[in-house]
Amino acid sequence: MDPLFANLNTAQCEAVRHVEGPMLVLAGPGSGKTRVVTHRIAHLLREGVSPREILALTFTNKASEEMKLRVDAMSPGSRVWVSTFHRFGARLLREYAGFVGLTPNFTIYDTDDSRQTLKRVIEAGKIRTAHYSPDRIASAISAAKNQLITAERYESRTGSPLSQIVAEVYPAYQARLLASSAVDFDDLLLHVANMLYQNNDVRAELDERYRFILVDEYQDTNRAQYVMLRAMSVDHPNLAATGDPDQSIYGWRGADIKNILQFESDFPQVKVVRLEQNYRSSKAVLRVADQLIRLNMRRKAKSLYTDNAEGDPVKLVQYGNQDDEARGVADQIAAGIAAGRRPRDFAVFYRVNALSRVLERGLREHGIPYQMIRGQEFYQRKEIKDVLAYCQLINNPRDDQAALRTINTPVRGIGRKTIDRLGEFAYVNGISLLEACREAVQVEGLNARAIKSVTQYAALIDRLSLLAGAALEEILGTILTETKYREGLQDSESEEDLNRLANIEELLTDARQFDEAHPGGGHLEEYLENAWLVNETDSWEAESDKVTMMTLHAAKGLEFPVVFVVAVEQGLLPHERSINDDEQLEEERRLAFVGITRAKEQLQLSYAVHRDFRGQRRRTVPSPFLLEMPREEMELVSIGTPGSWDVPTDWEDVHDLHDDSHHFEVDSDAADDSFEFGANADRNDEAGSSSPQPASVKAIPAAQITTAARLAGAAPVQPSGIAPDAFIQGMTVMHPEHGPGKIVALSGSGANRRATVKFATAGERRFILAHSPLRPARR
Ligand SMILES: Nc1ncnc2c1ncn2[C@@H]1O[C@H](COP(=O)(O)OP(=O)(O)OP(=O)(O)O)[C@@H](O)[C@H]1O
Ligand SMILES: [Mg+2]
Repeated sequence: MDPLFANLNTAQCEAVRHVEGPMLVLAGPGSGKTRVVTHRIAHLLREGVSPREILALTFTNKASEEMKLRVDAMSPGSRVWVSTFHRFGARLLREYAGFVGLTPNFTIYDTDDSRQTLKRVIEAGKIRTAHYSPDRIASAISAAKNQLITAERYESRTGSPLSQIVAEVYPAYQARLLASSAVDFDDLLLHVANMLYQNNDVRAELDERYRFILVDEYQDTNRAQYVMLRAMSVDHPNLAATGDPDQSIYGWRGADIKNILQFESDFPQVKVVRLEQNYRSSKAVLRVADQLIRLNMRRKAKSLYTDNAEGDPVKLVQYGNQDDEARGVADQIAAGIAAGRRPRDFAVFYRVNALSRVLERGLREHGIPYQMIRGQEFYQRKEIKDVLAYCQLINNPRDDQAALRTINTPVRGIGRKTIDRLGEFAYVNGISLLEACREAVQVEGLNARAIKSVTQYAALIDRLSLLAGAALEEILGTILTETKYREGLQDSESEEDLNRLANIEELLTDARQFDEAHPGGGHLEEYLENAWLVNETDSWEAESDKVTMMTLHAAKGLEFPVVFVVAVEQGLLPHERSINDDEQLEEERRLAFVGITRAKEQLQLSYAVHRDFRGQRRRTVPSPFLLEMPREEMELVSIGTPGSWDVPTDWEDVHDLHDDSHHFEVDSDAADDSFEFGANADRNDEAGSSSPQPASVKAIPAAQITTAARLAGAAPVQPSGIAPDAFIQGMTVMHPEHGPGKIVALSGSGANRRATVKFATAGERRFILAHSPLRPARR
């Protein structure tokens, strides 16, 4: 039999054989959608389509690499272009930069750089932002961009103070980005979509170039992506989308589920293929998933069956607290390995990254190898950003953000005032900050010393720029020595600086590997682009024999024989911010559905009755989603709690719980790490005491859980027991969740002694020391 079709069922074959015209493959999880995409590419090639005419788009680097490997295995050396939307956007923009007012060497700002730019714009324009934080304003701009509303077209709405601020900030921000020849992530799509929309010649050219476009996970496209795809599918409407509306989980990032639901009306001549056989999961897993997702109103019902075995019942476990949960999960993984499974057969999913720490400990105690998939932390580190900012400036001398970052790092005596004057001079004369530095003598109000330092800085950058075409390792090495960055760290005795040095060495290793893969030099921009466009899942190694730990969002598209979903609790899954919004609640349900449907053979869902989280102990409320599952066919277990199974039994109770649930501090534009329990002692008054936790959950009728939760939630958490007066200003302290921080302010004494601590990631927080888990960091 033809190997291309040997491992496909009839419906899959039909989709793979399709050549001309639009196609929508609408199917549930594990039904082979991704397999259809790769096989169809191989088929198109075999039908004589040129690899250059094929464009396959996905959402993560990992997914596109995986797809590339598969295609390559079937059609060796074909070099089909498989990319993420953002990489594709970047590539088109470099080609057509002039159309949108950029230079081809533009910089891509990460969230941090764009935020800094936004703050500068607000400051420079003296724009009054009322109580709206830069993050809030940035989210609003991002939402507008995802809706394809440009700065020129943005209109404030009466009655919306935020929109009025945005109407002022957005154009200024956009102008600043363009002046620096820089884009933010959203721009990568917005600029391209706009260009295609406004320029029919370019549109027709690209439509012709990419005659066959395939998109996996189409349910997660936003408006800009939709417009890009539509524009390139007019003359050659060979757009093939595969997706599952039930797995749309990026609404918070602007994904529009309508794109997939309306595909058929967009392309009336579309061929629709439904895949109904699931090859991934056991019958037991699939039934639980199906029962849950049925409760979403905004969906198209689909049928999905499997010929796989019935399998073990899905486990629903109640643990006493998060340590029991972590231990329980680790014990089961250890037992599984002892019984012959491999560590890589297991995955543990959670809603937010902050939940992973305790789980990690559990696995470590058993000596089980694991890989924890966390964001783009490496490239976010200060030292890495510092060094790469020099590279950015070499690549794009107009990049003011990079100039600001490097001008006095390492310290060369250029103060804030000098920088402000340079900035103003640059602004007035319409030149870059670097250019202003070159012209320092002409800048008013700079003294001789400042002029000298600034001129030397400009000369340094000019010298470094001569290296632009060299190999990466040489560029980085020269930056480190010429700027004395490395020297500064080597001379320091602090632990932190030694760490930084180690990270810099890692960067050099990274650069060396890049050079090996890209011989001959001249690839600086490509290297930077890789760093700018990293994804959360980039570091995930599918082949290595380790347990995988990741967020539910990161788990999309993957599969594992054994899956644990932990902390299935109200406020976490569903996330607190979704609770009063039906649409968002449905998205959370889809997220749970995505997690469940990753499991092939065994699945455990769990929650802890008490959870210490970010320094607070809370009595939790089980997720309403647990209620919605067919619990009569699941295995219910209670571990570490004197009471027995305690999930409330009907919706009424859950609604009670909703109304009264905890209030969390939520950062609305981050999906994963945004979860935060509220300010310290705000519930003490209600509780009236720090009464002990109820010993048995069973004793509390479901409807009263909220009251109990409040009581329990009010109990102060594990204070470190360090005498409050032992803390001093400037001291580095450790917080169990926020990590190291510095005491920036102190007041009061004894039981009233309060400290303001500045954390690297969590920002500034206030603590009553007598109740806080803070301890002095070991030097
Ligand atoms: N016809 C088939 N015969 C045997 N196995 C198959 C077949 N089709 C797909 N599979 C296997 O089923 C699993 C799920 O396939 P795939 O990942 O393509 O599904 P999907 O629909 O993309 O899932 P998701 O919605 O989770 O992304 C994979 O292990 C795949 O190799
Ligand atoms: Mg898939």
